[in-house]
Amino acid sequence: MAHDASSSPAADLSRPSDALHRRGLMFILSSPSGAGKTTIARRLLAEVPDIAMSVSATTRPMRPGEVDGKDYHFVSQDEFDRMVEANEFYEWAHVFGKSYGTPKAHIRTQLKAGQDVLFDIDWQGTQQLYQKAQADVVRVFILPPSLAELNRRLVGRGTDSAEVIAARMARAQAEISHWDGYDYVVVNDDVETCFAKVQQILEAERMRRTRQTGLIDFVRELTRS
Ligand SMILES: Nc1ncnc2c1ncn2[C@@H]1O[C@H](COP(=O)(O)OP(=O)(O)OP(=O)(O)O)[C@@H](O)[C@H]1O
Ligand SMILES: Nc1nc2c(ncn2[C@@H]2O[C@H](COP(=O)(O)O)[C@@H](O)[C@H]2O)c(=O)[nH]1
Repeated sequence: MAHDASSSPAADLSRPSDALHRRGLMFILSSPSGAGKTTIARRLLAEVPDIAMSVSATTRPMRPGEVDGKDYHFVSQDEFDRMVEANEFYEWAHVFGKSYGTPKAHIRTQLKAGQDVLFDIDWQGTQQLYQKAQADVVRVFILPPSLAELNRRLVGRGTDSAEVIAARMARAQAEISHWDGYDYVVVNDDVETCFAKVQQILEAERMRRTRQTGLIDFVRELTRS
């Protein structure tokens, strides 16, 4: 689906925020488990305006500290299968032996209203969203500085059993092999630096000409003699 700059009839050009109205984007963060995408996502949500999290559904158990409906919609496998059958997902995939999916609800409305939507999904989901909405999608892959550090982070997080951590470490290299399917790649050595880089990517992508739907009117008014 291609989106180009188009006129917005209701725009009040004396107000720059109206004139520069833009379409929202789908901002995807992926990484091997434990590299830090949830940490970066939480910072973006806390510090950057006009971005909302896409809350996935999953069949995996809730971790300590997670909140149903905020971190995930925690559902049974039967409920997940029903949602697949009812075509309620934008994309879904099996990850680490569990089911994960992005519910469709509200996303299109948010994008039209100029609200960005943040996705913490794996490479399979990223490919599906890119195939469906290429022009709206920005793909960012987060790399750990090393596999030893990745393991330290998974252990240090203290939310998963040794067995779960071993399974995620065993998948890490396969996950990393998808780095070249992304628009941007950032190494998360230091949280502050990584967050700043991801925020810069988001701000630059917001300025893309094709996303600024009010530009034609704005420039026409600007150059009227
Ligand atoms: N740059 C960093 N330096 C040190 N620790 C970090 C860094 N970034 C994140 N962490 C820590 O590493 C752990 C894993 O981070 P996080 O949960 O954000 O990873 P994730 O990629 O979302 O993992 P998952 O895919 O399993 O949900 C957390 O305890 C987090 O505080
Ligand atoms: N394709 C999708 N992948 C998803 C979705 N929600 C999360 N994920 C990815 O799953 C793994 C594991 O997540 P965790 O919270 O159990 O550690 C991670 O790579 C997430 O990005 C989704 O809706 N679709």
